[in-house]
Amino acid sequence: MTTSPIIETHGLTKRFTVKKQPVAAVTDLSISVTPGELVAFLGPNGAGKSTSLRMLTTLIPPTEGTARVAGFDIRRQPGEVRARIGYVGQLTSGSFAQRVGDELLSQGAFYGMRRADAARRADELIASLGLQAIRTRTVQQLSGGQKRRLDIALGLMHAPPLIFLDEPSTGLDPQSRANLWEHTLRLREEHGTTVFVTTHYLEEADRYAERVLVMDQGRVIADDTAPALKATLAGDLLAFGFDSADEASAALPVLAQVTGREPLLGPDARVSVTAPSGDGLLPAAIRALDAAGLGVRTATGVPPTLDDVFLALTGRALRETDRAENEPEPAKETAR
Ligand SMILES: Nc1ncnc2c1ncn2[C@@H]1O[C@H](COP(=O)(O)OP(=O)(O)OP(=O)(O)O)[C@@H](O)[C@H]1O
Repeated sequence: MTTSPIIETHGLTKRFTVKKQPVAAVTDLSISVTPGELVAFLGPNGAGKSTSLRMLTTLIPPTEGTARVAGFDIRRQPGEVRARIGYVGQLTSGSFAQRVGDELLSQGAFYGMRRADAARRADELIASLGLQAIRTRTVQQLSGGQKRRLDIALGLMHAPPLIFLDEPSTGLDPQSRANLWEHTLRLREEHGTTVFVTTHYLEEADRYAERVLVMDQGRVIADDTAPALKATLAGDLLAFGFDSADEASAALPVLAQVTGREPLLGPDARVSVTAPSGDGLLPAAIRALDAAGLGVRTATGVPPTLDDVFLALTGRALRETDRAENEPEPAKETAR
């Protein structure tokens, strides 16, 4: 049985005009997402992630292209799309003076839920997002992590089959980030919700997403599972230490032969080489070096990260192109 995609886009493009110059924020986004998938949209600052999300959530119209989200056309049926999705933008939502529990009920009313249903749903979300202890606090009394969890509860109030989270963990400490992910994963397990999340954090995309879309300069430049991206686009870094610089030099052709890649001679009688599935080559490399009479003092294999994938794709490091983690967010338009 084939399942219809919950997100399907064809050539989705957004251009802005800034000082009379066109800015291509998103170019030719063509993707298909299956219900229940957890997709991470990864890319540096300004890559076009938020703009993509804002088109998919009907907040801004595309310049070109089409998209169906939750079964409806984003241009022609934006109301139908909005009724079936949750969206948590970059700025915290919530009326500051309202209590957490009341805030959830207001959101339910906004989506036309019956009060009894809204109260039941609010109880469920308060329990699964660990908000019990702060239920009667006002929004302004919450910590950053608590506010972010409330945001997610608000986005899920009407039990949407699809939720978009725009950088849900930016600005949170590592513990709150881990908690937030734990809650998001549990909600997904319990409700089968499709989660589409943008993040700057490579580790998060690597660890939690089953599919990673890498975006750069408005275009999706890779789309696969994190392990597949790493296996095909980046390699393990193998490093060997020898007793002398002469031995290290003599190891170069041996390692080139075993790995099929060009090894680099480093300082301190060290040689490194990057090779796909390199960890599997490590024993063979050590045997070949031994057979050549070269004494290997140390041998390490470091698996690639998504940053290595980005580097292989663009020649730039994702972290370098990204803004500093503590830099304040630029103000953005939000909608709920
Ligand atoms: N309203 C707007 N008017 C003009 N240009 C915009 C607007 N919104 C976004 N842009 C530009 O479009 C490009 C993509 O921005 P976008 O916010 O989508 O990137 P992003 O990947 O989400 O970045 P971040 O990680 O900072 O949120 C950038 O060059 C940005 O300056």
